[in-house]
Amino acid sequence: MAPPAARLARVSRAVTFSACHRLHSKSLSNEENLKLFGKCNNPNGHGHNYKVIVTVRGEIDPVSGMVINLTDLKEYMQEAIMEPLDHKNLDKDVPYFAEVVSTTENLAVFIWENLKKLLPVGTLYKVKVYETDQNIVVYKGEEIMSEK
Ligand SMILES: Nc1nc2c(c(=O)[nH]1)N=C([C@H](O)[C@H](O)COP(=O)(O)OP(=O)(O)OP(=O)(O)O)CN2
Ligand SMILES: [Zn+2]
Repeated sequence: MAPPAARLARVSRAVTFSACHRLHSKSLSNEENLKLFGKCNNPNGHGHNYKVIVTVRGEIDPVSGMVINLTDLKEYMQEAIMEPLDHKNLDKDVPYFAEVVSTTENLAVFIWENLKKLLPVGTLYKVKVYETDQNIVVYKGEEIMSEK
């Protein structure tokens, strides 16, 4: 008899955190920053209640019945998202954003890179960040190769 087919599934978990930031690029003048980012360039910043949904993809283990133990995923997300970001000024408290503009796109990349170090290789599938209910970024680890 043929062995049962391996089944792939995607498992997601959400967290929310609060942080403030200012959109400001060191590559631009103050005038250019104001023109590009508008109110989001306010020198004293502004805050968001971010929501992050992390999705892991893998085989449903026939013994455990799980792709990943959600209790483990909770701990990884605590370490990769909550500890560095919750109740922080992203630009001043998180060294990564000293040189990188704290857009939601870059926040999704930061979270991806942090999680990738903790999860089993190849299982991280998607990081979805809600800056607001209306402003949403998805990052799936994709890179565009430079021609240099
Ligand atoms: N591509 C991106 N554009 C913008 C980002 C971003 O992360 N990536 N971020 C911002 C600001 O951080 C800002 O907080 C969002 O401003 P806005 O769209 O005006 O959202 P508001 O909730 O303040 O306004 P609503 O009109 O209620 O949506 C800007 N751009
Ligand atoms: Zn913002």
